[in-house]
Amino acid sequence: MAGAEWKSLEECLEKHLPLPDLQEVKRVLYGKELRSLDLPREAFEAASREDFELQGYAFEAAEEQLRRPRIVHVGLVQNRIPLPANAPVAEQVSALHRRIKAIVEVAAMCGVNIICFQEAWTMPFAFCTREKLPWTEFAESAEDGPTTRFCQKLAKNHDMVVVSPILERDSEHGDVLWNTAVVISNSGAILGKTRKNHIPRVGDFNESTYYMEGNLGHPVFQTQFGRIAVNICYGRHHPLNWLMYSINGAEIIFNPSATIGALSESLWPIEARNAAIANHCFTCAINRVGTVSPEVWLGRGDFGYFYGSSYVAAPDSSRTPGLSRSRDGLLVAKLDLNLCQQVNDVWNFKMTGRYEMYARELAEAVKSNYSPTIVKE
Ligand SMILES: NC(=O)NCCC(=O)O
Repeated sequence: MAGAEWKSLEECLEKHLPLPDLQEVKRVLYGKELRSLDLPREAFEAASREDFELQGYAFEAAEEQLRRPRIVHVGLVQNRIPLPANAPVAEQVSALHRRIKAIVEVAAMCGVNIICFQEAWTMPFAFCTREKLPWTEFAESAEDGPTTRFCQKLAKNHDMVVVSPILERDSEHGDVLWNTAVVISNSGAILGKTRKNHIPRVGDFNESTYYMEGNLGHPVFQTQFGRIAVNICYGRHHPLNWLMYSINGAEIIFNPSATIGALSESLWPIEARNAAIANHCFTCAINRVGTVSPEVWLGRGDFGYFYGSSYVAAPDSSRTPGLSRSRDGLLVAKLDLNLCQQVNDVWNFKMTGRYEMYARELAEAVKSNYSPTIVKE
């Protein structure tokens, strides 16, 4: 399984395919071609100084007579952990805060309105270990922990909505841990939080050792720039999880993740893209980069490689190329949210979906005495 040396699917296709083939392959794998965004030169200079990749794309919608375009710029951040995982906890968190601050400053230069970081962004990925200390020490209050306070400052300074996925410790309710995304308004106020609904039970992703299945349902946050939701990592394998955010009105669903090549790289380009198509919304898939630190994994063999490749997908099946598999990066996408309704009016999945029938059948199917409807000869 490729590690950092294999840079990206896009680079490989461009290197090896003759132009006419490349165009057809891209049409199928990426949908309608997107325009590159004209991002400021200073932003590229700063990204190069800070050693992270910067890419930008624009999704366009048709002009309408009665509605103005509803333009929003989203930013997706993927990164490695800057310090070894055996550095003191507070130093690791501070180093991550510094790294993210530098990336957010570039996002601000690019006019980003809503930014989302990767799953559990303030810590090394340690949920594979089952060991508690020091990993549970990275858990913080969603309401007034140091990371939420840090993000509130970023949000206010840059007039930017910040989606901050953290390991949450809920001290008011028995010190329970959750995998949570805090949503901070561009005013700096906390809009609310949402919790990871589905916990992996696959390979070494032993995450149920650490936190509980989310109990907050499928909240959607009305921001100044549009209605957003956060479907954290493993939730992307569950079509009904995406559906519920969409039913609650989400126009953009972020999917902050931590996943590795052998397990999911062939699923990655499909799942968030399919969710955007099926739900007439934009989806933003974010994955961290790098290996699980040796200090975390303690010689237990090859855990796998976090392959980055963050991307944005649109309801009309178009999508951006992925960020690199190996570098920190910021992906900026300009969305016209009018596209959601325009595609809805063409394909009508919300109209043709038989939700009442599914609800009735699902209500039966979850009963312990349910017997599946199988018609036999
Ligand atoms: N963090 C997490 O839920 N990872 C599980 C692996 C996957 O969903 O690809």
